[in-house]
Amino acid sequence: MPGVHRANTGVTGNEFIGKEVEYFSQAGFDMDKIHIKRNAPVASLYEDAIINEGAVISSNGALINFSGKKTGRSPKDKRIVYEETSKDHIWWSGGVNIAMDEHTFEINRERAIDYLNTRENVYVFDGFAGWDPKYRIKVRVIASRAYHALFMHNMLIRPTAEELENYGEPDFIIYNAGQFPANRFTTGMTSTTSVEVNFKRMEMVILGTEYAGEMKKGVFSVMHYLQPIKFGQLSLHSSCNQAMPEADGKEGDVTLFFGLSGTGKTTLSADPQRLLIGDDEHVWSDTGVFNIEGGCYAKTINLSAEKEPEIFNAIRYGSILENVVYNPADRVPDYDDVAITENTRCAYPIEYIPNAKIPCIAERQPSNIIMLCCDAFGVLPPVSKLTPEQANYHFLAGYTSKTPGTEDGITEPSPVFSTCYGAPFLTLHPTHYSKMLEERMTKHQVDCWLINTGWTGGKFGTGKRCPLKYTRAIIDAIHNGTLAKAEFQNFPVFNLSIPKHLEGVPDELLNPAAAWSDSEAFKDQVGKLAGMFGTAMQKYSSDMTPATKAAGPQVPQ
Ligand SMILES: Nc1ncnc2c1ncn2[C@@H]1O[C@H](COP(=O)(O)OP(=O)(O)O)[C@@H](O)[C@H]1O
Ligand SMILES: C=C(OP(=O)(O)O)C(=O)O
Ligand SMILES: [Mn+2]
Repeated sequence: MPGVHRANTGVTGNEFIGKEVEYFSQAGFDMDKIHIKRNAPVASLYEDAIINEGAVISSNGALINFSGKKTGRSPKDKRIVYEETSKDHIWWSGGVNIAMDEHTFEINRERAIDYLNTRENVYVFDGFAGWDPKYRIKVRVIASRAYHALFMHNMLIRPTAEELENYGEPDFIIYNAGQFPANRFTTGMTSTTSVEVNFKRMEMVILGTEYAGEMKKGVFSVMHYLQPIKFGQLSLHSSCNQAMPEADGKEGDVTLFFGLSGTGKTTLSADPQRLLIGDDEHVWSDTGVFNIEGGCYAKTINLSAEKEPEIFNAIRYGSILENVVYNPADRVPDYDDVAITENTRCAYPIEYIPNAKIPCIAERQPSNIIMLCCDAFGVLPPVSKLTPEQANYHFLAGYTSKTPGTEDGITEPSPVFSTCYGAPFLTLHPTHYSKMLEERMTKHQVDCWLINTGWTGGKFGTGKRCPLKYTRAIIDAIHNGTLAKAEFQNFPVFNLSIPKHLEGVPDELLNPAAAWSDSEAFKDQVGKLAGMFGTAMQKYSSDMTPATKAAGPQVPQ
């Protein structure tokens, strides 16, 4: 019955949506049967997730949820509808955007709505993507799980009461019926999972995966389309932080950190000395940098209060812990336990980080770009200074490793060339982004650094990543200017400039040639990696200027 007081949650159903009732009826929702809870309070989402979905409250107050079988993204099941408005824009040849026909999308969309109509409660969250009012879009999430609504409550920008009252029609809608599978006999389906975006309808449909990260990365794919095409702005898979305001009140210097999942965007942007703009998705606009999201999505594997205090302390009431094992006796999360997945996560509103700058906008052009990579071979130096041409080359190359668990089927760190450090989310050809990046970097004379947060050679390379404290010391040295003043030497083959000494970082760590005890094995591995770059970059051969090409590693003869 509609509008009936529900004793278990203390909230009524459809009254939440007010004047939107008609909208939902027209969209195919059975308003006599379902309760729509729009932008429901966090407490009520907690209650529903606990009662209906097996969630529990952890000792720190965060809600622990489980995403079921899928605990990472499913890139092989992510498709984009081939239709006249977007077909000439989408990057179809890169193996990232799989085409789907409009009819199949309609079938899956109907399937999602039919499933949602079988539910007692349907959760709607209306929010925004993009902090700059000039470039933001309204995103509506319609989901069968309270967990998914709370996740997007944390990850999107939360509207004020007034903005919600005057919300109107959304620009983009996500139908998340991830609890229900796709039909494998529907033409074009290759599994029971389907994640699909339709740019003509400005809609996304999710079937057969309850991994919440699909939604936030879906919104990112949409921004990666709209920002360059519609607004002429540059969307980037990056985190961003900013120095405290200067004495005269001028905005502090801005740093962008590019990097694929697991390379350290979230960890390294949470810096007690600096203001956090955001941890994952930004737009470099004509006036500065703004965050796309209203929250952060941190990896919690091996999380400790000592090493990552800001993130550790953001895990509290309102945050969502995803697939994290806990001790039933005291409900204390065990961040070292990877029994469910290595891709354990926490989603929290950005204001849970003490130094977050709200609104999440830096009104100053970036001074530094840090390209984070995670080299599984242990040959790339922990830091090198890139020339503008090298910056261009490495942005297109996007060399790093995939982190276990982030994508379905990845079980160990695997080397990858992930264009623009985020190939899975690119909707346009990479050169759209790389050209804009080059223009902006030249115009604003941005310094660029390549940082390897991955494996390091020799005595540091005993199966361990570059210790976090050294990476932090390197980043501090970028921010306080000491690194720029250091004495540099050449790292051959890759032709990189690397510092000889840096306060707080052992010299042998700075130079992998010194770190490796077996110099022949080292040279061999450097050569192999250079060869991999050459092979991977062949497909961009006609997109690179001779100077950019020459900036890549030169394979030893
Ligand atoms: N040197 C390092 N720099 C950054 N992160 C590191 C380093 N060594 C280990 N880590 C771990 O790697 C993970 C980085 O993940 P995260 O910051 O969430 O990456 P991203 O935001 O780019 O996906 C964290 O679990 C962090 O503790
Ligand atoms: C959430 C993801 O990435 P990141 O770790 O960069 O936030 C992802 O790749 O699914
Ligand atoms: Mn992250």
